[in-house]
Amino acid sequence: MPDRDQSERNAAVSNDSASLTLPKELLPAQAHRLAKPSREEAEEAVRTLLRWAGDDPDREGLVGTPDRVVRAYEEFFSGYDLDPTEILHRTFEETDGYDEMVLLRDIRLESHCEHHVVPIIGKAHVAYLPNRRVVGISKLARVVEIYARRLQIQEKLTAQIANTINDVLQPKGVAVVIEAAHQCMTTRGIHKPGVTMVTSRMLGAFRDDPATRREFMALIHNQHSGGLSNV
Ligand SMILES: Nc1nc2c(ncn2[C@@H]2O[C@H](COP(=O)(O)OP(=O)(O)OP(=O)(O)O)[C@@H](O)[C@H]2O)c(=O)[nH]1
Ligand SMILES: [Zn+2]
Repeated sequence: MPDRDQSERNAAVSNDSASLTLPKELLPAQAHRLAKPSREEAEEAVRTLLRWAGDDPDREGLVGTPDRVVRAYEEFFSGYDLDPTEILHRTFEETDGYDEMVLLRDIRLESHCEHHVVPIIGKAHVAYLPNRRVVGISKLARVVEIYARRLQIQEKLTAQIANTINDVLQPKGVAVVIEAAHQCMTTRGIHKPGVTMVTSRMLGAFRDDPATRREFMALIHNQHSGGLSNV
């Protein structure tokens, strides 16, 4: 972040997002940080929502709730402060020529829908075909987590995970499948529990070679550990 004092920052950022004038060199995440309201403002917004729900934010049981909700938001949306490309930079080359598919199956996914800010709960399956270098497998799950901890639609989440792995590792191919239940469809609105949304993004060999794609699909459905009934 450029070295700017608070008064300059205030001058550059007004509460009206239409009139934001942020320096061009800032990354989107940095621009978000500059425009971020104070913790007190965030807690006041929660109090307003509690009153909107019809309750009294000053009653005993709710006095601590704005603080708790703000802390929960910090956890749910911690992905804005993290750079998923950095996670993938540490790779290993001593693989004795391993060049088959690497698949991380059934990665628990917890995100929030950008339309209703309610949970999206499901699983991600992430595979890539190494090009000499491999990455620590936990890093694939970390990339999923960083993008999931932002407001999302499932299509964008799927594409962001695949594109990042592809751009940084430059493997022979990347495949990402996400299966998830959207609580905006299960607990409100159309109320359809049990409905799962499935999205996929295939790049490189997974897109061009039907056999590679079939192998991936067979692997993620083989011994598939049962359903999303617990979401
Ligand atoms: N494509 C896509 N749609 C989503 C996702 N998450 C939620 N939605 C949908 O986004 C849409 C928003 O529609 P709107 O009509 O603007 O909102 P709404 O009046 O609350 O709609 P209902 O949910 O039908 O009550 C809904 O159809 C949601 O089901 C997602 O990840 N991808
Ligand atoms: Zn929604």
